[in-house]
Amino acid sequence: MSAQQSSFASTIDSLRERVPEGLIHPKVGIVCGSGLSTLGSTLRDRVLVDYDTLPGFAKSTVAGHKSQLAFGYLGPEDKGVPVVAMLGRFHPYEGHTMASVVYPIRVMAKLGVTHIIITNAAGGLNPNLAVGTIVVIQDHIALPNLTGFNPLIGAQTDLSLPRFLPLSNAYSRPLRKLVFHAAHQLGLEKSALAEGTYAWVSGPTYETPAEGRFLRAAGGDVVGMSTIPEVLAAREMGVEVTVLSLVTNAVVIPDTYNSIREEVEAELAGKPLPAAVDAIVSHEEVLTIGKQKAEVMRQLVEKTVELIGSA
Ligand SMILES: O=P(O)(O)O[C@@H]1C[C@H](O)[C@@H](CO)O1
Ligand code: HPA
Repeated sequence: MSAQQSSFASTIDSLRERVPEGLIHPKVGIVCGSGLSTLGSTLRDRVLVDYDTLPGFAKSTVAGHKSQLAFGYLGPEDKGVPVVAMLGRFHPYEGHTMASVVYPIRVMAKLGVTHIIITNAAGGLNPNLAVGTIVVIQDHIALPNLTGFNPLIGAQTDLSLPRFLPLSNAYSRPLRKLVFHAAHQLGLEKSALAEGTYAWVSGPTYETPAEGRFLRAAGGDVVGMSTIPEVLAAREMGVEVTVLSLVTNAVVIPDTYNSIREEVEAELAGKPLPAAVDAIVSHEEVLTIGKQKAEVMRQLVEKTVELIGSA
C-alpha cells in the first residue's frame, strides 16, 4: 500500500468511528464556498467532524471557511438523501499542496459519493451577470492547468485511475439540467440563474484590469481561486460534478485607461477632469454577498440533492 493509500485508509477508519452506518456512505458530496457554509446547519441527524481531528486533512485558514465535514440527510424526511458537506475548503494560495487541496474530494469518492456539488464565490467578468447571480458552470479555463500547475501531475499511485483524463464532459449535463429543474421548482426568477465558464486563477491577488480583460477575451464569464482542482480530482475518480458560482463582485474591465497625461493637461488648462474608473474589490465584499445569498444557494443545493435522490 502506498503512503497516500494508507493515509486514506486511516482517514476512513477515523470517520467510521464517528459517523453512523447510515451516513458513512453518502450519495452526494457538497463543497461550500466562501460564506456559503450555512448549509451545514440544515442537515438532519448531523454529525460534525473537525478537519484537524482527521488524518490527512489540512485546516482552512480563510475567513468565511469553517474547517469541518458535516454528514447528514438533506431533503424532506421521507426522501432524505445522505450527504457529506465540506464546510470550508483548501486553496493552493493558502500554502496547501495540490494533494491536500483535493484530499477531501478523494475521501468523499472513496466513501462512495456518486455526485459532487461544488459552490464558490467568484468575480463577474461577463458584464451581463449581475452581482448575486448564481452561475451554473458549463466549462472552465484553467491557466494554472495549462502552465504546469495541474493537480493531477505526479506519479500514478492508483493505476485504476486514468492517466489522461478527458475534460470535454467535466460538467455533467444531466446534473446541470437538474439544477435548472430545481430552480424552476423553487420558483426562482429566470435572472437568478445563468450559465457560464469559470476562469481559474491561483490568487490570492485579485485580477488587474488587464488580466480581467484578458480572461474575459478568452471566454471566461466568472473568475475565482478554487474549484478546478476539486473538479479534476472528482472527475478522475469517476464522480459526476456540477459547479455553482455565486457572483459576489464585478471585475472592472475598462475599455480604455484614463490617460494621466490628459488628466494633468486638463488640470493645467482648468478643464473638468474625466471620471476615473476605480473599484476596489475586497474579501469582505465577497463575504457580504455570500451571506446575503447563502439561503438561496442552500435551497438550490438542497432541491438539487432531492432531485438527484429521486432520479
Ligand atoms: O473558496 P471560494 O472560491 O468560494 O472563495 C473565493 C476565492 C477566494 O478564496 C476568495 C476571494 O475573495 O473567495
Ligand atoms: O474577483 C474575484 N477574482 C478572483 N476570485 C474571486 N473570488 C471572489 N471574487 C473574485
